[in-house]
Amino acid sequence: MSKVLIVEDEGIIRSALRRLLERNGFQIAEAGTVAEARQLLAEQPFDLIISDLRLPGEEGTALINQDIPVLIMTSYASLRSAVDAMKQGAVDYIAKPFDHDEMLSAVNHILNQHRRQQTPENSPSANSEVESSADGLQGMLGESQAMQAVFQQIKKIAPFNTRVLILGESGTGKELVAKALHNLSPRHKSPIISVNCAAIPETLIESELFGHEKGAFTGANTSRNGLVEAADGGSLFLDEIGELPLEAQARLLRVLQEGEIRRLGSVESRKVDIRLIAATHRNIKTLVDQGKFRLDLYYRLNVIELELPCLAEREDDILLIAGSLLKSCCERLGKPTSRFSKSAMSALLAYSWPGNVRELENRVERAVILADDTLIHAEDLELPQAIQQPKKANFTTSLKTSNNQPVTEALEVPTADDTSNPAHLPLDDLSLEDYFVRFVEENEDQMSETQLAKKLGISRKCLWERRQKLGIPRRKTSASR
Ligand SMILES: Nc1ncnc2c1ncn2[C@@H]1O[C@H](COP(=O)(O)OP(=O)(O)OP(=O)(O)O)[C@@H](O)[C@H]1O
Repeated sequence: MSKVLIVEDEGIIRSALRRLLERNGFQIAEAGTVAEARQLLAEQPFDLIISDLRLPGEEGTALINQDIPVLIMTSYASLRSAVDAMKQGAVDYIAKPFDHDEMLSAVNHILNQHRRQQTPENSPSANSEVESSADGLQGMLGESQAMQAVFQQIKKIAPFNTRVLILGESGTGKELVAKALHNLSPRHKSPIISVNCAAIPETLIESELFGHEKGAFTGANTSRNGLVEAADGGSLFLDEIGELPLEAQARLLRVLQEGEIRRLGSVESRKVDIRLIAATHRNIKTLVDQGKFRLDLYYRLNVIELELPCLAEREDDILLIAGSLLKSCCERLGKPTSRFSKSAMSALLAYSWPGNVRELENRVERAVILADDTLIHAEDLELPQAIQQPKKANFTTSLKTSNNQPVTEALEVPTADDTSNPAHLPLDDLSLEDYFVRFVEENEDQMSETQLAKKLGISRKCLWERRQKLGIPRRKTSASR
């Protein structure tokens, strides 16, 4: 079972994080300051430290060392310091408020990677002992033709400074691809700065990215550099670039055209040398047609386009990845090595995986925790019947986006006998956004965010992002979490 040390001075956040991680099989110790953390570290071994950046006394970065990976938590206001933390050797940072899935995904990813680095001979294997074919690619697995082609492309593209636009549904591995492109490039010794454009409030995004001078806007009490400058010499990964507001797009375009950055409120420009990698799960050409994304920026970004296939399209990889996840999950949770039964394997192959690899990770982990013995059965995976392929096909053909484009995204349709389905919803006439808004509004008081996300067949992170985008933030009174 992996041991995690949480270093956070705010009791509420600390205990919420403790509960989340304990529920997911981690063993937890807590500290409120760096000094307390050092004491615990001297007494017992840990696999991971999750530390707030700003703590009373020394900052969380004081805990960064060679042996134990450190995940830094930070608020948006101190994102730049988090970037500095990365430069000092933190393995990753996560912005508060974070989503549960996001935190678990970051923790699992760091632990899996660290474990692989410690024991490189232990490459992941499925029941059938299939070996990873993707060395040097951030632990990405894939034997399917489609993923082999992606790996070849990454290796070809990585050494050059070329901009890359990564496309693919949520959870298909876009961030892993971006990191692999950076790590296999001559820039690998400099940091890769990852920014989720959908998660930073619209009012802050320009100053976060481009920095600002003192007095540039109300509240700008000091001048600050932005994340683009922080990525100087390395790579800048702009995730969910489709959500970037138009003003920020114009500024980004200037950076790409001129190789220079001008902070908000400044008349001076500075040279920056970044490699830009962008990603989106949206159809960016549609955004261009709708006037939401600049065509000139699209052309600048899209020097090379890399499209990741969704998991359901790469059947060959489902069992391979599931097997690898099962093995690492059992190791992490300190459980005896488990195997999938035949029924579980058939169920894994039959399911449509709307949340892609991230969903597979979550379901395998839950199954390992809940299974009664070392054989994982189909029931342990709790795959919703309603999202099996045939029903999904019916629904997706009846949905349209707000500009009448066919929807390619898979959503679970609550069935007719499902009490949570508002019976009066004329599904055929609703756009995807309308459907989403109405379903959330009519059910959020009775359902937790996790239940809502499950019903909609999307991740909690995706639910959160769509709530922001569609202007329906979570109500304080809703049955949250
Ligand atoms: N081919 C793969 N092999 C092993 N693990 C993978 C693979 N692809 C994705 N994963 C894992 O799935 C999870 C989701 O991957 P990632 O965050 O890169 O997806 P994404 O497309 O960027 O998602 P989003 O658009 O929601 O940010 C991560 O924990 C990652 O380690």
